[in-house]
Amino acid sequence: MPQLAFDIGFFAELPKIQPPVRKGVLDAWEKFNRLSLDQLFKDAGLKLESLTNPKDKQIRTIRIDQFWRGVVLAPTTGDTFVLLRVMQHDKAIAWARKQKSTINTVTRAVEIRDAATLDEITPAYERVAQASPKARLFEKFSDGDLSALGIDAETLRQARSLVDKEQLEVFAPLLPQDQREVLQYLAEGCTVEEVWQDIVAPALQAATQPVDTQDFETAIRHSRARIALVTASEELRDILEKPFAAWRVFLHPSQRKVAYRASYSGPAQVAGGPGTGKTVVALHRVKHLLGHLRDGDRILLTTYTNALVNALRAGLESLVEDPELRARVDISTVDGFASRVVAEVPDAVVLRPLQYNEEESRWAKAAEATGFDGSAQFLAQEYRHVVLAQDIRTIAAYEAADRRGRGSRLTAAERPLVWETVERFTADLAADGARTWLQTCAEAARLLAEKGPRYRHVVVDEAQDLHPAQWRLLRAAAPARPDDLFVAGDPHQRIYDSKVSLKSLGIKVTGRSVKLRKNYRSTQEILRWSTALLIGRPIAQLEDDGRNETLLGYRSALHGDGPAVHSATTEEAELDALVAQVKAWLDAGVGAGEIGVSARFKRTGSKAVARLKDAGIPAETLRTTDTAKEPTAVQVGTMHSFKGLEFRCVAVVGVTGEALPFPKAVTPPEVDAKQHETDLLSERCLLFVACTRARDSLYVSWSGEPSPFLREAGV
Ligand SMILES: Nc1ncnc2c1ncn2[C@@H]1O[C@H](COP(=O)(O)OP(=O)(O)OP(=O)(O)O)[C@@H](O)[C@H]1O
Repeated sequence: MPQLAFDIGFFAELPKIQPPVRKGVLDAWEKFNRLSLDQLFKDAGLKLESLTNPKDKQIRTIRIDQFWRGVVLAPTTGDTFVLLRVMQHDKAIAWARKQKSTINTVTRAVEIRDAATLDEITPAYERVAQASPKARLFEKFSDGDLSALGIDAETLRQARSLVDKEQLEVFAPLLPQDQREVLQYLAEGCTVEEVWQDIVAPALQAATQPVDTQDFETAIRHSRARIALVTASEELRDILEKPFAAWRVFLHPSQRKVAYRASYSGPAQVAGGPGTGKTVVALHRVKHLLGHLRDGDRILLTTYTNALVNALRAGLESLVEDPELRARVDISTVDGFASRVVAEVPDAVVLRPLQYNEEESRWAKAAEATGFDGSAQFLAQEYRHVVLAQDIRTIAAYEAADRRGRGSRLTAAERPLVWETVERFTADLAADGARTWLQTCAEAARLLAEKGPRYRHVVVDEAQDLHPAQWRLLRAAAPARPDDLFVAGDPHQRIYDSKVSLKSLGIKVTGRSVKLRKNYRSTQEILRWSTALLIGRPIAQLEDDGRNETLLGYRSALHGDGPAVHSATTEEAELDALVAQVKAWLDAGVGAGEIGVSARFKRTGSKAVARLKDAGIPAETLRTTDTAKEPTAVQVGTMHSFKGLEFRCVAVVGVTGEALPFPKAVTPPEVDAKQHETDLLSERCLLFVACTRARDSLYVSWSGEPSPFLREAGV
């Protein structure tokens, strides 16, 4: 029976297509389902017409309505057709004539290229390359290596005509999709092996036969990253009517491979720079696990902040339709989960969670009581990074504790007094009916270790910021079995003081760790600019802090303007400029709720809200609840609170020398030299996180002296 499948290119254009035209698409789809092949080709309304002078006879057009045409891949064999684009009549015909469809002999997927334009421009580039003193872009790769990665003879000729990445960018939108990706990653500096491992291998289909380059029917089924087969009209109606979320349907092969792998023999990890779809993969993994859950089993989906919990909840709702199935997933912050565990103890005394800013004064008080003359900051860090991290409960254990990684000196003779001060601090807290969040996590981990696990699977997002006590809790939450932990995180976005190594916690992901490289959120221009903030800074891996992470090959297929930067003389002038920028975005048709304003401090954010409101622009402090409704006001928040979120347009304000790095957030080198470096890096990463929240537009401003991070990045 014939059917009409849908190409990702059609979905990308969907927001621009009006409802009556969408209805026409639905009608066409139904016709393909209803009619025989013979009837389809004869149908006068559909007009499944071949073109005059096409590059490919398999590309035809169909009539959607009086003015609109669909461009369809109509293979000469099989009965599956693919709707590639819906365009106005003349444009559709012109575009359709130029395209050519082929089957990639390595990935076995269908590829579409703009063959006419490529044929036209390649000779000119060849001439320029011959006259150029520059080496060819792909010189160091042999024809054999390129062919093994799926580059065919035509693309090879085109690739060989290029001398730099800018030229590749001109060719990229015209090239066959899988081959385009291979060339882009090689051009970014990835090795043949890396490209094979990360890009090609995930797309491979299990097949014993050599590929049949005429069998489009099979190749369409091998093209799940780009072609969707829709089986029910409700499903299609749903896609056409709701704002289309491509991530629900089209996963990159590297994403699909991680998310839908039948089973992992132990904990698994997905890493990758901002916007590479780690959260998307985590959600799809939950969907996969739900499909295999036994009676009574449950899943914990957890992350760092409440705003992210809401985003995960909304994401799961759109991915998993069945509410009963969704009800088998608990979505909460790690701290929230810990609170639930400790509250379940019979006769549990409710303890107030201590706010982070209360902690230091309490340490000072405890030190005064015991006569410890070191700083409160030292004590707070010793407690966090040694005592709680290693779950130390006795003086003997503390005296024997490994302090590697700490940059402050402490003699054996000094340890008893530090321990006495720790005991004083915890006793005073208990007497006041309070407890730090990390204490709650540590306590919950102990309880679970005694009582046994709660969940069959635990899926963790934003894993880079979790403290060892939180990891112990998550480790204890699920039995050590295949598929117990699935961890998504990016060490470049470590903005809280938790430099953890999964290896040191006994969570081994070696051989079950995958890195995503393609950014789906921001434009390449925004990425390049933001990534410069981190260049040359060693960032420890999440898996093993003895090794460093890289952003090699990290890239976006999207293009737009580079970030705008604005230097103001005073804070007032900077706020005026912010209002002007937000107005410009609104005038360009961006919704107020699609704009985010981020600052290092809450007080800067409050001023921005007030100033925007004075100018008649709806603005509010970032909402952490009720994500069911899309915001209709500009969202303003601290850089920390922007973690994991995204906006069409982002303004990062107050990026001054005094704010980034914020001196109070950076331990003085004389207290702890290593901590000093870690804190500085967190501040740098914080700016990186804020900037990488932007999809289309990024604006960065300061008054007076700009942050040295900007200067060092060449701004
Ligand atoms: N395969 C895909 N197709 C289309 N869009 C995608 C795909 N994967 C991810 N996206 C989109 O890219 C954006 C970033 O995805 P996501 O938030 O999962 O990335 P992330 O790696 O978790 O980011 P961060 O680490 O910065 O929080 C989202 O808008 C998401 O919908």
